[in-house]
Amino acid sequence: MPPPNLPTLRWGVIATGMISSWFVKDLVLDRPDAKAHHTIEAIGSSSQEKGQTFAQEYCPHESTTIYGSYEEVYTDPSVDIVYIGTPHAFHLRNCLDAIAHGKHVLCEKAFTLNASQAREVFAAAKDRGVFVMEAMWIRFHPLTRALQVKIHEDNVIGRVQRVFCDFSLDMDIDSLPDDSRLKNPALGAGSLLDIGIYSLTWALLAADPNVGGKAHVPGILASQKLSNGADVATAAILGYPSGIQAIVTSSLSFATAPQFCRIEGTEGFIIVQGPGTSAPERFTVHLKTPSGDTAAEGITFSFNKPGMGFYWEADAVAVDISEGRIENDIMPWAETIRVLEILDEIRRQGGARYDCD
Ligand SMILES: NC(=O)C1=CN([C@@H]2O[C@H](COP(=O)(O)OP(=O)(O)OC[C@H]3O[C@@H](n4cnc5c(N)ncnc54)[C@H](OP(=O)(O)O)[C@@H]3O)[C@@H](O)[C@H]2O)C=CC1
Ligand SMILES: O=C1OC[C@@H](O)[C@H](O)[C@H]1O
Repeated sequence: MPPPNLPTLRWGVIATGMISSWFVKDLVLDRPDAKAHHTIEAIGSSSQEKGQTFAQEYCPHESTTIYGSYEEVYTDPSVDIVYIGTPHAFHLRNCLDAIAHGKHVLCEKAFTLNASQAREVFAAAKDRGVFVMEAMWIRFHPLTRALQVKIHEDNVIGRVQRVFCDFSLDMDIDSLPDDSRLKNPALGAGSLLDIGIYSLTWALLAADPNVGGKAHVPGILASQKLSNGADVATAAILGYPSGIQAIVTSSLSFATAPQFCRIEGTEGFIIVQGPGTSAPERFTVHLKTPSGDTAAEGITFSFNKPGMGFYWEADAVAVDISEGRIENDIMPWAETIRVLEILDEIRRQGGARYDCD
C-alpha cells in the first residue's frame, strides 16, 4: 500500500484503444512507492458497450462511469483530468474541448500534428488556468534521469560527439485497412509522429541537458519515404552548434534491434536497450581503456518495474496539479513545441504533410 496523504487525481479517459488500456492498467496497480493516488472516474468511448468491455478488462475494481461519448467525460464534475488516447489528428480538438470545460489534460504523443496546433492548446490552457502535458512517458522513467546524470553531470563518456537512435516496427502496413491511424494521413499517420518522435526524444536528451527555450537549436537535414502521403520511413540528422551530430530514424517496415540507441563521447559510449525505443530497460556504459580502445564489456544499469511504467508520468502530473502548477518542468510546454518544430521541419524537408500545415 502507498503511504496515506498523497494527492489524489480523478481521471477521465477518452478512447479505449491500445494506449488507454496500458495507461489505465498501470494507474490501478498497487505500488508501495506511489507518489499519488489515481482513480478512474470516467471512460468516454465512441460506444458505451466498448467502454464497458474496456472497464471490465482493465479497471474492474474502480467505480467508473462509462459514457458513449467524450463530451460527457468533459462535463463530469467528478473528473479532474482528461487523459487523451485518440489518434494524433484528434488531439487538438480533444484538448481544446477538455480545457474549455475547465479540465486538466494529459494528452498522448505526438501532442498535436504540428507546432502551431500545440501553441493553440497551450494558449487555451494558460487562459483557463489548467494543467496540460504531453504524455511522453519515457522522460519520466528513472532510467532516463539516471542516463542524463551519467552523460551530463558525471560526464562518464566525456564530451558527447554523436547519438544514433532508431525506432522501427514491422507494421505490415500494406495489410492494414485504409482507415488505420497508422496509414491514413487524415488521422495523423506516419512513422515520424508515431515512433520517430521517440528516436528524436532520446537524441535530444543525450545531446543536451536542457529542455524548452534553454535547449540548443540543432540544424536539420531530413529525408522521408512516403506512401499515400504518409511517411513509412524517416531519417534525419541534427547538427548542433557544438558539433554534436544526432542521427534519428524510424520505419514501419522492420523491427529495431533491442540496442536502439548509441551515445558516443570522447571517453566511451553508452548503449540504451529494451524491447522497443518506447520501452527502455537498461543501459550499458563502455569506457575507453588505458590503451585507448573501448571496453567490450561495459557496466550495465538495469531498471525493473511493475507494469509498464506509465504511472511515473501520472504521479508527476498529480504532484504538479496538487501544488498548483499548470505545466511540468520535465516536459514543459516549450519542450513540446520545440519537439514539434523539429518534426515540422523534418516533414517540410521530407514531404509528409497534414491538411492543417
Ligand atoms: N505512450 C505510448 O507508449 C503509446 C502512445 N500511443 C499514442 O496513443 C494514441 C493512440 O494510439 P493507439 O492507442 O495505438 O490507437 P488505437 O487505434 O489502438 O486506439 C485509438 C482509439 O481512439 C478512438 N478513436 C476516435 N476516433 C477514431 C478514429 N477515427 N479512428 C480510430 N480510432 C479513433 C477509438 O476509441 P473509442 O472507439 O473508444 O472512442 C480508438 O480505439 C496516439 O497518439 C499514439 O501515438 C500509442 C501507443 C503507445
Ligand atoms: O507510442 C508508441 O509506442 C509503441 C508503438 O507500438 C505505437 O505504435 C506507438 O504509438
